[in-house]
Amino acid sequence: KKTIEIGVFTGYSLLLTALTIPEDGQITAIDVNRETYEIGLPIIKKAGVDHKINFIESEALSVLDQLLKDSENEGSFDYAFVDADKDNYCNYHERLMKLLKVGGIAVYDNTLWGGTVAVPEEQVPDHFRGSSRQAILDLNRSLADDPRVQLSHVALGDGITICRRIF
Ligand SMILES: C[S@@+](CC[C@H](N)C(=O)[O-])C[C@H]1O[C@@H](n2cnc3c(N)ncnc32)[C@H](O)[C@@H]1O
Repeated sequence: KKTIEIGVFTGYSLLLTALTIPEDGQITAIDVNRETYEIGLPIIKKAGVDHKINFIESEALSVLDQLLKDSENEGSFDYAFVDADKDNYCNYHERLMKLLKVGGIAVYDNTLWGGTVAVPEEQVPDHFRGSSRQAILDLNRSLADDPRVQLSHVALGDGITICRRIF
């Protein structure tokens, strides 16, 4: 019912969440670029779910830190979908572990990184190398070691990791 979307672009996943949550559900949707959100907004309005969305044009990390300044937000979110700058995924996860309620779900997109997370370093094509791949490798390792979550890795699209906060 109370959700966060980090990385909106034109709102494809945002629309899916908005259609799925209850009529009085709320999504805090964050992206550094409002223009792309506005491209998809007519479709979101046509679907009759725009009233569920609070779009914030900003770097996501500062919004999460701002939310955490209000203790009422701690442990209050049911769901988060993360699909933005990979370099910050571990930072987002630390904030989300405080914002999500126990039993809440965080979903991280692109955790297979084109399959290259399971390929020896020397066989990774040049265009998959770089800080984003390293950030996904770091995230996958730290999630596997994180006692606060139960994990399911789904080999769908570019890989999604579903984490349930268990304490
Ligand atoms: C892959 S797209 C998101 C796609 C979207 N989830 C969908 O279903 O179409 C990534 C988005 O993350 C946004 N982004 C990148 N870095 C960000 C940051 N630091 N804070 C917030 N948004 C960011 C980009 O502007 C871009 O729109």
